[in-house]
Amino acid sequence: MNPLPYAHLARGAEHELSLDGTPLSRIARDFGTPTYVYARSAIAQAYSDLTRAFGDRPHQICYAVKANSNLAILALLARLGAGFDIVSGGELQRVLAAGGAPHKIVFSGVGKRRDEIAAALEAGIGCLNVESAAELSRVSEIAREMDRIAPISLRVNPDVDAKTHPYISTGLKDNKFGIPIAHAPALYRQAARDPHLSVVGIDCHIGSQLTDVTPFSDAAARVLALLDQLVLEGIEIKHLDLGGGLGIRYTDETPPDAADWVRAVVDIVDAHPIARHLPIYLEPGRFLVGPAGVLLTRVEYLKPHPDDGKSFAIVDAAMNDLMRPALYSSVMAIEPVTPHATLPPATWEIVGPVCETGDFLGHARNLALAPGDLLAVLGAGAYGFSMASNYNTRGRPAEVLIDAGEARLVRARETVESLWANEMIPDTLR
Ligand SMILES: Cc1ncc(COP(=O)(O)O)c(C=O)c1O
Ligand SMILES: N[C@@H](CCCC[NH3+])C(=O)O
Repeated sequence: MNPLPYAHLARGAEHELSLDGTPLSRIARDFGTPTYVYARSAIAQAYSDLTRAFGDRPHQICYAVKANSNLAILALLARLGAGFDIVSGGELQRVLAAGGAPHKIVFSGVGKRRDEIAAALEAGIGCLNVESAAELSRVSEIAREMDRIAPISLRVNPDVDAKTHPYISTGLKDNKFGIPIAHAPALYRQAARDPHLSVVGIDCHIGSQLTDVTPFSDAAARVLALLDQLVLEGIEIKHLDLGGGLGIRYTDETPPDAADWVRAVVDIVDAHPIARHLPIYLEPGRFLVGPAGVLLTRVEYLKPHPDDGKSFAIVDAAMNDLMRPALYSSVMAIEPVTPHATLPPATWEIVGPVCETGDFLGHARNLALAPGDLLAVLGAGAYGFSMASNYNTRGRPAEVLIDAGEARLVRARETVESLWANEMIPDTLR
């Protein structure tokens, strides 16, 4: 059996897989499958690892809501003291509904609508991370109309290669994100003169699932060079937001730990005479919630190839429930929940019921499988449910939080009726 990558996963009697002490077979029995299961303790641990690594150094962790926006997860992080990085008016409403503090919210994203900017200002959020000259003008206009002063950072694009999958790299000059760093001083000057804008920070985010600190510190160094220019011009900066992207282990990656990530930026920032007095903001998503979750699924059919082709294990979760493998060719570990003592392993394609050849959760997995078996896809706490869709009119999975040994339903499985609740058949078709 493979070693388990996370401490909150363990095998008990007869090697049965449990999450934070709760057997996953019990979750399947009580809540059905497919179901996302998260360990509260693992999220709290990851959060405290990061904050402890900062020690007394002023900092703010702004959890990237897109990674997992379940209200229970947001409420947990809010209680722990986290701020939030949001990218839509919908995420703003979620954070507020979960009890998040508005002044600890930063709002990123290249396409903020007018109503979203107005709602953010109305709520009193901490900072808008502005991603273009056009957005800066729009924010100023809305603040003027509302008779407010909008707190802003410019999200700069430092042109650093995050060395991750091209679809989740955001800090290269050809990516749509941020303002080319060389153009930032002119826009900062414009913002500093604008009575409806208050410059509060510099922001950057170079990509997701980084597994090396070097691009992270390179980006920090470029942000500090910009800070130097702004200081010379008398523009005051109150925080440095260095984004998220802290990678996790899915199979055999060896990502830095919390202390390494924090050291990589603190060492650079604290060597700077002005920056060392500024709070550092980070926007981790995956790091806080990814390892905490599994997607629990059941084998419906086995379809061994009669000749020498591929053999398929068809499970009840599909690309609509977990799209990372299909979208990024991500390799995520898949573990049997109740392993067989004697059945010999074989090589299986782990696929879902959706009508797409790209519908797979894992290729060529060596597993001993029988119909009805439960499997757990590991590291599924981030960008799992939050990216799920209803393709093939499939209700999205239930979500369960393991909290002090109790399994609590935090999102009910979607019913089919709820999927067409907003649809109507016009009279002409009745
Ligand atoms: C602006 C911004 N901040 C933070 C994040 C969080 O990224 P991650 O989950 O990789 O930490 C993202 C997504 O990559 C993002 O776009
Ligand atoms: N959705 C991506 C991460 C992208 C983050 C968006 N900024 C993933 O699953 O890896």
